[in-house]
Amino acid sequence: MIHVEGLTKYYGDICAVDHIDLDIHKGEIVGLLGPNGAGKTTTLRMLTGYFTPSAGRIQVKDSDMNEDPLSIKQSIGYLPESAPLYQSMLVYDYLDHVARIRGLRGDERFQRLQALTDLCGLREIMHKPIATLSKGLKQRVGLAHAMMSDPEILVLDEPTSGLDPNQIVEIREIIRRIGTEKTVILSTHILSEAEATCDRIVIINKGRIIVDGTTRELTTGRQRAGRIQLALQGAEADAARRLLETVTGVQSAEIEAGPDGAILQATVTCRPGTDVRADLYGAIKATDWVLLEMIRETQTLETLFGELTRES
Ligand SMILES: Nc1ncnc2c1ncn2[C@@H]1O[C@H](COP(=O)(O)OP(=O)(O)OP(=O)(O)O)[C@@H](O)[C@H]1O
Repeated sequence: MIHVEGLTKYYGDICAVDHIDLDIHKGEIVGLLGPNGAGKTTTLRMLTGYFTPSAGRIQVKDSDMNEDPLSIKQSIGYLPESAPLYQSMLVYDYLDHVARIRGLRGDERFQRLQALTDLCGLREIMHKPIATLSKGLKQRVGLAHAMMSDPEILVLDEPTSGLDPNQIVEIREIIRRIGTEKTVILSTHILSEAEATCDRIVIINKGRIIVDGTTRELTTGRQRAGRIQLALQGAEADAARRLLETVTGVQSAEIEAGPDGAILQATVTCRPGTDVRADLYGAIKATDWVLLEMIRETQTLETLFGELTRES
């Protein structure tokens, strides 16, 4: 449904989004998860056609953003992080105004407002001024606005930011309800939020995708970047580092001499989704070193995300 290739955005010298490739399928609820400044908002703004990428390509169904931005924009509803609403208007008047701008007339407009009232739980507040609503209720009005044209894709930037726990649960329920019929992409910097709402989680850090998997896969821990601890006898530190770093899938190797000097402790960091144990063993077997230990550390989504968040 959405195909993104090499998507890149520079603000001056700052690379906010760095060659992102992403395919989003019809009916998925995808969470773009990342610490502050990871590039989530910039990515969403490019997907919705509000920002022009510095490089890369966005295709939605059969349309290309460069060639047919209007038809893509029409198929996407977008709720930015601070949705601007006319505070002095009644909810009904505001949504009616949005419906008119979107070209809905007569019965069609009435039907659409009814449907959105039900979908977003607005019945009790339709005749209240927007300024008097809680943040959670305002967010529901914003959702109704984003859904006015009945778009196939809904993009939400930090939809639960600043809401209290009850309001968060209510918004999540509405998003899941919308997600039964639509494709939803939302950003969040809260891991539990992505786990609770999304079918798939894409973790973005420093403008790059570092993890992409279904919520089930990621929470049950199959797809992991990992670290492997090795104890080697008879190896020299530099030679060990060089050899280990030549193994496909190894990102880096750190070597520490053991207490008696004869045993080296090596910590090998692997690329996400790889299992390098067999290749490590093969490489070591070809030397005259003795492999005393090989222990795989697993890295949960929580520890991975915690590390990223601490780093930033
Ligand atoms: N208009 C801008 N001009 C210059 N730099 C910007 C601009 N907008 C964002 N950036 C920078 O680009 C990077 C990505 O920002 P972005 O807002 O996309 O991240 P984010 O993941 O949405 O963060 P947050 O959760 O804090 O909103 C950050 O380093 C940010 O400082």
